[in-house]
Order: sequence, then C-alpha cells, then structure tokens
Amino acid sequence: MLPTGLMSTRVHASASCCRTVASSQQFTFLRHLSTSQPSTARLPYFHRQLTKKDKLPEAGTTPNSLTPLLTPPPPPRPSTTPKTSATSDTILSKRQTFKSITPSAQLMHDIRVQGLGSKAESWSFDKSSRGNKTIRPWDKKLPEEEWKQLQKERRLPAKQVWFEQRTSKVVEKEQVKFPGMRFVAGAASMKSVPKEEQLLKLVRPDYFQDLAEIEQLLTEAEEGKAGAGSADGTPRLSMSAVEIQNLRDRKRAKEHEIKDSTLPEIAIVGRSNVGKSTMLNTLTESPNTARVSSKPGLTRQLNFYRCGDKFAVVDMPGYGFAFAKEEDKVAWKELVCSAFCSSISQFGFWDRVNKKSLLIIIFFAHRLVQIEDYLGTRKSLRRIYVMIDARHGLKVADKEFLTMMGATCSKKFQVVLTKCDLVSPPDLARTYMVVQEELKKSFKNAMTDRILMVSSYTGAGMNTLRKDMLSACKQDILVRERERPKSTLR
Ligand SMILES: Nc1nc2c(ncn2[C@@H]2O[C@H](COP(=O)(O)OP(=O)(O)OP(=O)(O)O)[C@@H](O)[C@H]2O)c(=O)[nH]1
Ligand SMILES: [Mg+2]
Repeated sequence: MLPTGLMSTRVHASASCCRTVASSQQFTFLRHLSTSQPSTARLPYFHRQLTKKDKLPEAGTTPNSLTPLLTPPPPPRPSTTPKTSATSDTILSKRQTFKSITPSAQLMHDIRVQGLGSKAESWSFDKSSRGNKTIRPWDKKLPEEEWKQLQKERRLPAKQVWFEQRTSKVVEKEQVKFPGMRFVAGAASMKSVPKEEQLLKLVRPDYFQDLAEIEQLLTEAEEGKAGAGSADGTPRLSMSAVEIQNLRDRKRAKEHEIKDSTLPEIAIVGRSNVGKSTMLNTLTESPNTARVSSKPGLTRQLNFYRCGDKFAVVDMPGYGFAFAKEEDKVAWKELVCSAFCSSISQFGFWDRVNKKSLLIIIFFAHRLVQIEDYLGTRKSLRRIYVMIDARHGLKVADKEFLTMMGATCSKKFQVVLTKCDLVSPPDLARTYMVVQEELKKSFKNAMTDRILMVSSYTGAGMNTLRKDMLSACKQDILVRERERPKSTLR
C-alpha cells in the first residue's frame, strides 16, 4: 500500500539558503517560490520605472516640454545592479524545485517492490554464454520457500493477486483472452475503427441480434426489396411509410436499451497518447484488444469492452491538443471563443482559419462533447480512471479536463500514472507527491489516498490496478495468486 499523505519534504532552496524540512503546506508554498516573489525581486528594473512614473511632481517644479532638453540626462543605470545573491538564488527553476523534493522512504520502497521506474528491471544478472541477461523476479520460477522468504524480507509485494484463470485456450475470434474472464470484444472487429453499431455490439452482443434483424428489414424496405430474403421465397409486399417509421422507432428504442446498460462500467480517460489503449492490452494480456499507435488520436470513439457478465471497460478517445502545432492551437482557441460569441458567417471564419484547423477543432470538440456526455449521464459508471503521463505530471490540458469533469460529473476519479518505465524511481516518487498535492488542493472528486502507477511495457503495477477495478465494481473474483503479469509488448 502506498502512503496516504504527503510525506515531509526537504527543499533545498539554494546552496546558500537554508535547508528546510517542509510540511505539506510549506512544500506547496516553496514549490511556487519563484512565482511568489515580490515584483521588485523578480523585475527590479521595471519596478523602478513604474514607481518613478507614479511619483507626483515635486512642489515648485512645473512640467515643461523643454525640461527634458535642459535637465542633464539621467545617470546611466549602473550596469552592475546590486543583485542580491539571496534574490537570484531563491528563484529556483521548476526543474530544480522538482529535484529538491525528497521522496519518502515508504514511497520509494513501494515503487521498488512493484518493479516500477526505469531502473527497476535490473534486479539480478545471469552470466550466460550470450552475455549478461537481466533476470527479473517474475521471470524465474521461484521455489515456494524462496518466494516466501522474499516476501518476508519485503522485497516482493505481500500478496500478488490475479484473476481466476478459467481457460487457457487459444483466443478465438469473438473472445479476447482476459485472465479469468471472457472478454467479448472481438479482436477481429477491433482491427479497424469500429462504427457505432459495432461498438454497441461490443456492449451487449445478445441484444444486438434483434437490432440486426430490424436493420436488415429496414435496408430491404428502403431499397424496395422487402420480401426478397423471406424464408419461403415468396415475395412480400413492400412496406408502407408508416411501417418503415415504426421500424425506425423500434431501432432507436433498441439502441437506447443497449446504451442504458446496467452492467457496471469503468471509464479510462486521459490525454491523447498517454497510453490508455496499451494499458487495456496489458490488462487483458492481449495485444489485439485495442488498437495502439505512437501517433496521438487513434482511438476516436468510446470503445466498450465487456468482461463477461461482470463489468465493462470503456476506452475513451484522448483529450487535449498535446501534440498539435502551435498555430493550430491558436486557431482552435480563436475559433472556439468566437464561435461562442457569434455565428460563423458573421465573422467570416472560412477566410481566417484554414479548413484543416476547422475540421480538427470540430473533431476535438466532438470528442469532448462525447466524453462529457458519457461521464455526466452514464448511470452504470462506477469509476473513472484518469491516466496521467508519469514523465509530465498534471498538464494544463489535464487540469482543464478535470475541472470540466468536476462541473458535469459527481463521480469519483482515480488517477493512474502511466509509462512508469520511462521515469527513474526517485522522479516517479516526486511526480507522485506533486500530483497528489495538486489533486488535494484543487479537485474534490479525486481519490487522493493513493495514486496508482503502472507500466504497460513491464506490466508493473497492473495487479494493483486490476484489484482496484474489481473493487470499484464490487467483484470478488480474485482467487488465484500469480506472479507478475507478462508484458504484451515485445
Ligand atoms: N514506454 C512506454 N510506452 C508506452 C506505455 N504505454 C503506452 N506506450 C506508448 O505510447 C504510445 C501511445 O499509446 P496508446 O495506447 O495508443 O495511447 P492512447 O492514450 O490510447 O492514445 P489515443 O488513442 O490517441 O487517445 C504508443 O506508442 C505506446 O507504445 C508504457 O507503459 N511505457
Ligand atoms: Mg487509444
């Protein structure tokens, strides 16, 4: 278990300044030390200029246009402004401040034990004929005694849990392997971005049969070929407009029924490219569950993955313009602001913003509406997992999204730090503490007792995440202990 509160933090303000062991509140203050300095300290020159302007003319001196010519030029500003060493030293860069945080021993221990962090893989070496090979504890089959001994020494998690494995059969078309449960999302259907109907199919395949029949009838009716597919081969009369309308209504009702599923759901949200889909693949131990790309924006719809009759995981499209070009960002912002103020035609947007930008903004706006709609209205939603890149912590896009989510949705959310294999353990611990502090300060719906950390590449932290997901859905199907999961990425 990870520590609940923020541990005491030592901040090295500077080489000359004092070393402070700060409490959580002090830590927050000191972290923003550079911005909380008085303006004189940060901008001495401009401050002087401003105070000069504000000064009233002295008594007896009248303002004269010639005065500047007659009065001797002001003495040149001393080039060596008495920069107080304390001032320059106390202005810490963001990076310095970050590095000055001392992670707690407990947090470091948890990170090491879970195998998180970039150096976590080098546990031991095996000198073979091919050279040195890194052996991780979960690579070798440890004898029971040795395993227990390691657990005693707290070098391994006290309890490693796994889903019950019901079948070890090769994955079939319609069943993606999920340890212990049948995953109904079809690996084949996920190869291309599925249409809405296909997504619905992923939620409730049995419901979908009826819908398919209705759709078939509708297409036939619309094409004027009703009866062509009747069982006895006798042609039927073509449908009237009222009958077609009835069919449409039935279709809509069916879709609603599917959409308002009562199956507990877990939503995975996060910035584009943060690793949501990859995490789902590692969770399911199948590289084909969701499509993954190094380019942001691959997942474009809400993808429902049903986990037997237990719960469903919803992989969401990413938010944020993390990888957009600067000019595109400006164009989007401009467009969004102005679109709220007035109609497009009035402002002549087509002339000012290129069409590509417009399409992109519509694309992102549509996504946000989609996500917001889902999170705000879905009754069966049990928990939201917000993915944050462990290398960057909370970014502006994340904060904006969480604020928006706080306004529309009262559900609790759990933050998960992803890509933990790319960060060194101390930096990971620091990010953990900074994110936890920020969440405590600004987001009341955040679950701040602990933040989960995972790496989809090494599989580290996945068991904890699985446990958390199951407890969110009130499932108690954790029965079998197992070693660390294998990574799905080669
Ligand atoms: N090193 C490392 N890379 C990762 C990890 N997880 C994902 N990636 C990489 O990050 C990139 C993006 O992964 P995706 O899973 O497609 O990201 P996403 O959040 O689903 O992106 P969108 O669908 O665009 O919202 C891929 O190139 C992955 O290989 C991880 O744990 N470690
Ligand atoms: Mg994705």
